[in-house]
This record gives sequence, C-alpha cells and structure tokens, in this order.
Amino acid sequence: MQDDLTKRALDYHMKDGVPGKVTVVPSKPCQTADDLGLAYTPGVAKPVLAIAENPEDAYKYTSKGNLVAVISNGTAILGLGDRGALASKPVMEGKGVLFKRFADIDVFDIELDTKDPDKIIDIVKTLSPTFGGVNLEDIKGPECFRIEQELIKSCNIPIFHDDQHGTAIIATAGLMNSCEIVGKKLEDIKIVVNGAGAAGISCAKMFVAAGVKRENLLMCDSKGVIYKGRTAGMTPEKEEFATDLPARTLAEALVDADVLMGLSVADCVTPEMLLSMAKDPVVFAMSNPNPEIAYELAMETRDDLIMATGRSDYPNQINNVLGFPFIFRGALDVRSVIISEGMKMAAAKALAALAKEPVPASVEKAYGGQKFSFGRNYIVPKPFDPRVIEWEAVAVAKAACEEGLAGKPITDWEGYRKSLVKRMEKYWN
Ligand SMILES: NC(=O)C1=CN([C@@H]2O[C@H](COP(=O)(O)OP(=O)(O)OC[C@H]3O[C@@H](n4cnc5c(N)ncnc54)[C@H](OP(=O)(O)O)[C@@H]3O)[C@@H](O)[C@H]2O)C=CC1
Ligand SMILES: CC(=O)C(=O)O
Ligand SMILES: [Mg+2]
Repeated sequence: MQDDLTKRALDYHMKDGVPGKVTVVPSKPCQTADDLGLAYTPGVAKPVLAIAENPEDAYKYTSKGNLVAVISNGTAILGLGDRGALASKPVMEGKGVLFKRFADIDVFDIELDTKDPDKIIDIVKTLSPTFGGVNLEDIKGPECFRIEQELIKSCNIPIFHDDQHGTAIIATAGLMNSCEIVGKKLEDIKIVVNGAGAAGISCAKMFVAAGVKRENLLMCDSKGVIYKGRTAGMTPEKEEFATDLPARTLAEALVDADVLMGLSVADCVTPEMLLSMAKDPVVFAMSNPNPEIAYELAMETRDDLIMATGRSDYPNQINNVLGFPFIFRGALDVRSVIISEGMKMAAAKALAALAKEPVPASVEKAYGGQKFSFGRNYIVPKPFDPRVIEWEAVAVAKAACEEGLAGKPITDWEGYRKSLVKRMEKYWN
C-alpha cells in the first residue's frame, strides 16, 4: 500500500513530462508586435508611471491584488520535521495549487534557505510589495511566532502563518461541532493539546477564545506535560499554558480527558491512552502525513470516539486546506491589511455552521458516492464543497468590514456571494 502511494505520488509529480505542479500563464494576449509594445516596452512604462504616482494603482495594473506568496524555510515540513528549504517545495507548490483550485488565487512559492528569523523577516518585508498577501508555511516554532508578529507590524498586506491560524480555525470548527454531537460544552471539557509548536500553541489560544477554560487545557511537547516550574525546553508561548496539575506525561494527562488534539508527530499515542479518556472522547490526530494514532487502530480501540485526522483518505479531515484559500479570498477582496482574531473566528463559525447543512450531490460524487450528514463522521465540510467559499470567504470579508479593517469595503453581500460563485464556475463545471 505504502509502495503504491510512493509510486503514484512520485509519478503524479512528474506526470506528462512536466516536473512539479504549477506553471505561470499570461492573462493578456501576447501574439503581435502591438501586443508586445503594450505588454512590454514602450507601453509598460505607462502603468509604471501611474503606480509611481499612486501606489494603489498597483492593484489596478498588476497581479498584486490576487497574488499570494507562500513562503517556507522547510524547518517543519508537515510532521516530517526540518528537511530543508528545497525539500519543502512540493508542499509549497501544493499550497499554490489549492489556493488556485479552491479560491482562484495565484501563488508564487518561495523557499528560503535560512533559519535566521531576522533574515527571514528582512527578506519577506523586502519582497512584500510584489504580493497582496503572505502565507507563511511550515516554519517551526518558536521562531515562527516572532517572524509573523514582526511582519504583521511592518507590512501593509495580510501576513498569515497557516500552520498556526489555518489549523486553529479548522480545529476550532471541528471541536465546536464534535462537542455539540456528544453533548458536551466547551467550557466543561478537559482537553489535551499534544504538540506546542506553531500549530499547538495557536490552536490552544483559539480554543480558549472559543470558550475552553485555560485551567482545563493541558499541553504537552516532546518532553511531556508543560507545567509551572518546568525549565527544560520552555518558551514564553509554552509558559502561557503551563499547568498547576500534577500530570507529567501524555498518558497521565489523557486520563479522563474529553479531547485530544494531536499536533506533534506520528504514532505517539497508544490504544491504552485512548482507553483512559472520558466517555465519547474527541480525538483529532492531525499530524501529517501520518497521525498520532492510525485511524484504524483508534477506531478498533473504542467505538464511542469522534476521530479525525489531517488526511484526505479518512472521514473528518481536519486540515488547513479548509482555511487558507477562503480566508485569503475574503481578506484580499476587501483589501484588509491584517487577518484579525475576529476574521479567524468568523471563518471557524462559518465552517461549523456549513457542516450542519444538507450536503449537495456534487460533493458526494467527488467522494465516490459516499453520503454525508452532520454527525460523528462528518463534523466539518469537505474541501470539494463549492459552498465553502461562499460561506467562509464571505464571513471573513464581512468581519473585516465590521471591524473597519477593509480598505475596499463591500456593501452588497449577495452580489459578492454571487460573484464568488461565478468566479469559481470554471473549476466546478
Ligand atoms: N492537519 C493540519 O492542518 C495541520 C497539521 N499540522 C501538524 O502538526 C504537527 C506540528 O507542526 P508544527 O506545529 O508546524 O511544527 P513545530 O515544529 O512548530 O512544532 C512541533 C511540536 O511537536 C512537538 N513534539 C515533537 N515530538 C513530540 C512528541 N513525541 N510528543 C509530543 N510533542 C512532540 C515539539 O516539541 P518540542 O517543542 O519539545 O520540540 C513541538 O512542540 C505536524 O505533524 C504537522 O503535520 C500542522 C499544521 C496543520
Ligand atoms: C497541513 C499542514 O499545513 C501541515 O501539516 O503542516
Ligand atoms: Mg503546514
């Protein structure tokens, strides 16, 4: 099975004699000498002068407004760890494909061969005029936190570290719905977040913002539970979640826990750990490509759990693919210079609400005729649901407008929704 995946995945990436997954396509004709004189010299001087006079014109005469930089240094590629900048390129090209396929956003992927946060900040800041937004990807914690914060301060376009916030948004949507399904309240649950890097820290923050009590949240890293007074491997971000409770290992933390959020590495959770959890446990084993506990093993271990992974090939995919394309679509369309906490929560709530709607036949067809309805095996919408853009991008754009963050506010929301449907027709038909 694994060998088959290796072969099929490598073949896919070199299919048709074209290495990789993306290419650049011109959006204007360039067939004649006249076209050449408009696209290039002398005509190109006219938009140059217009933009020099009025920088806003870059949104009129260049691709800036619909172009996102996907930037990595390869220090946390999925759950594969630090494999270097070059090896991160297939993932970054993949993110580009998903931006385009799900939200019609163009991407340049940029792999930076450096681990120096100051250098990354300087490079991204320097190249930011090219882009309408920056999606930081697979840059490990804790450096990722300062890199993102510094860039948010110094750039006038949205900067979004997908592994932090994309993951947190989808996990929060899934958590809200899972709790509803098993009849538990966010403020009552005991939750364990395994992994205290980019994804773990940001998810924990968003769970607390959604109503989870901080004192009911235990966080673990490679050294076990993060507790008050611990000195080894601590960071200010981890300190915020340090517990007073006596648990010191993941196994101890999980006793009677209602929820396990895995944002760490493959196969670090055992059946015994799952068996020690409370009734109707919620287990999101989100490590990619292989989860903290295999889907089949978890389902064999207990029959009362809600199980999710980051993968496409099992029920309940909790993966930031349900976030970044649609969140950037909304943010770019209203020209927001940041992606605020309110915009993120609006995205999570939109996804949670959409999962409760009847699922169109086109989605079931994309998943081999499977039937989906809100419940234990369908807690968030599918990425191939054409309604996700209508719900999520609109919610994000609306939140930006309500918070006064929109440089180009929208007032006709039904018109905007329809324009998104029209824009995406070419991908769905
Ligand atoms: N499904 C999804 O959408 C997403 C999933 N992820 C997954 O989350 C994981 C972490 O990614 P990211 O946060 O970006 O990476 P980081 O490198 O920033 O963080 C990794 C964290 O995992 C911890 N860790 C390593 N081994 C263990 C272990 N055995 N038990 C507990 N914790 C451990 C590290 O501990 P320490 O601090 O001690 O080094 C660190 O805190 C990856 O597997 C990734 O695929 C990430 C983003 C999105
Ligand atoms: C999905 C993703 O971004 C990750 O695993 O890093
Ligand atoms: Mg990632």
